[in-house]
Amino acid sequence: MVVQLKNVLISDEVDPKCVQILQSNGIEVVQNVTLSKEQLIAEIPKYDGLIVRSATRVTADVINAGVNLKIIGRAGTGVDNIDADAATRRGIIVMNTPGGNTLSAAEHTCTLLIALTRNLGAASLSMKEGKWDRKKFMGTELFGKTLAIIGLGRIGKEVALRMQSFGMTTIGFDPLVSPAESATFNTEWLSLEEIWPRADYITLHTPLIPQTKNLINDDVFAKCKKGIRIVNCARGGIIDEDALLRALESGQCAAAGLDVFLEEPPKDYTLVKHPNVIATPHLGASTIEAQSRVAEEIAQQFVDLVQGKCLFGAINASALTNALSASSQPWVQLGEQLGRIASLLTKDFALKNVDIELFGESLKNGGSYFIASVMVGYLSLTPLGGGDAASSKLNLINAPVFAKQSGITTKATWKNELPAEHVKVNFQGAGGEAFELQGTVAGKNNLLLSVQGHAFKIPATLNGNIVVYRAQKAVSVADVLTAAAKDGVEVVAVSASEVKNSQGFGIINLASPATGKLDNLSTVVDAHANTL
Ligand SMILES: NC(=O)c1ccc[n+]([C@@H]2O[C@H](COP(=O)([O-])OP(=O)(O)OC[C@H]3O[C@@H](n4cnc5c(N)ncnc54)[C@H](O)[C@@H]3O)[C@@H](O)[C@H]2O)c1
Ligand SMILES: O=C(O)[C@H](O)COP(=O)(O)O
Repeated sequence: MVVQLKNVLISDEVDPKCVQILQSNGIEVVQNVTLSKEQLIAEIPKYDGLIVRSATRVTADVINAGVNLKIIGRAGTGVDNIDADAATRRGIIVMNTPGGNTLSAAEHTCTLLIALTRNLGAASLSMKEGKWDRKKFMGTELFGKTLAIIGLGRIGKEVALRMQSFGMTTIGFDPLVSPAESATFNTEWLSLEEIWPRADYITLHTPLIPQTKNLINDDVFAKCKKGIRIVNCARGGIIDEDALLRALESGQCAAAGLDVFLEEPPKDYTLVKHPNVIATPHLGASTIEAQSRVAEEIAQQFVDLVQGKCLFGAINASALTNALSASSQPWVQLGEQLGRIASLLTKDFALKNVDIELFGESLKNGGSYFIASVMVGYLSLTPLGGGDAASSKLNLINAPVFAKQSGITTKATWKNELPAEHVKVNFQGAGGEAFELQGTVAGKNNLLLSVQGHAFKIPATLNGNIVVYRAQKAVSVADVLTAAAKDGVEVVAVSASEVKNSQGFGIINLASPATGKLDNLSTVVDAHANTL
């Protein structure tokens, strides 16, 4: 899948390096950070790409208005402001810059942990009011205390390493990080239930997802030591803000450091104004270094994608990962062509399963894109996908989603067997029907090797305009040419498979697309025209 980007809209404050890199690679850029949602919806149809930080809400209505959108880039980590499902259905790539602001966010978390243990915010405010109150702001040492880290990913790990230098014991939980991996950065992996009563401090470093929404709630505060201190530099909504306020008021929670909020900016400042809260307006990634890095990274990731060099940072386009290289392109096309042929010749059955076998070293990593390309071809000729597939531009990103939605299961297996470099695709119907195609690539040519086990003596070329047919008997080339001439189509080549059990298949290559009906050809064979 080649991604062409003529222009990009940047709708948030992003370091100027982003604009420079895009422009120097021939991509037009408009930066407008003042757009209301309605203005963004009105503007977005003009653009191929969109770059945001966390301020722009890229909702489904923005995405659906972006009729030319091919890619949405997040100059930062969290993508919860982008409706990635809506983008995937539209075949739009969503990418972020994982890691670009990790160190800044980790440092900001440590800053908040230190600040809240020594009442820095309140003490500083009091001095600005002309007071010298040394008694009121008695603090606690971090040394010897236990810090619980919820989410042991990039930022969680960096926070652990930094806070250990203060003599803190770090414990943590992450469903995707093993106890052994966690031990490599001296953090004891524990279940959440084990963590709550042991922690003196809690810091949150997960994404905001259904499993983490209100993860810290009244029940959790009740299980913690009295005087627990908590920092949230991840996402608003991971702490139930009402529960936090109750815990602060009862003294169950001694202090909270908050960089992120359920609503940004918050409408209600009660929590922020609590004397034991230190709050910053989502500044975790706001450093010169992090902003420079994420701006450069997102722009370079766009450029690398357009140049077909690599795909990095995409969160919804696994099929594209190995599909960009020049050597993969003909196989992507072949998959699409085989999908279309199957769609044309299996109109009588409801597709349930597609089983793909890939042979040869060059197809070792081809499974995900080959499945996707077969589904692009198949679905493009069907009304499947609840109308979505028909109304969206099908591509390698959204075709697997529509297939799944239509109840079609898919599987690809790589086999290190001879003959090498070919594919076998088995389409299975709900009624137990089976339809098998085999194909290969030779240079720039996509070739059909067999249909239903009926081999082509000379592989049929699938490039360009073709008619694919099924015949109940051997058909002479002369009959095909005569019928095609009567239908007004110019034939370039005819390839017929062997005929077995009164059935054979063929490909007729045409000089130009068959625009009219193929009535005469259809008296000779069961013919279906297609431009592949
Ligand atoms: N305040 C800021 O400005 C700022 C800056 C950067 C990142 N962030 C946010 O910080 C968070 C972490 O970022 P990161 O780069 O470390 O991400 P990451 O993907 O490297 O790590 C997140 C970790 O959370 C884990 N996780 C998922 N569900 C979990 C659950 N239910 N319980 C415990 N752990 C769970 C994941 O397995 C993963 O290891 C994200 O929400 C990101 O948006 C905020
Ligand atoms: O997820 C992130 O990258 C941070 O929350 C930073 O957000 P920002 O780019 O809006 O500062």
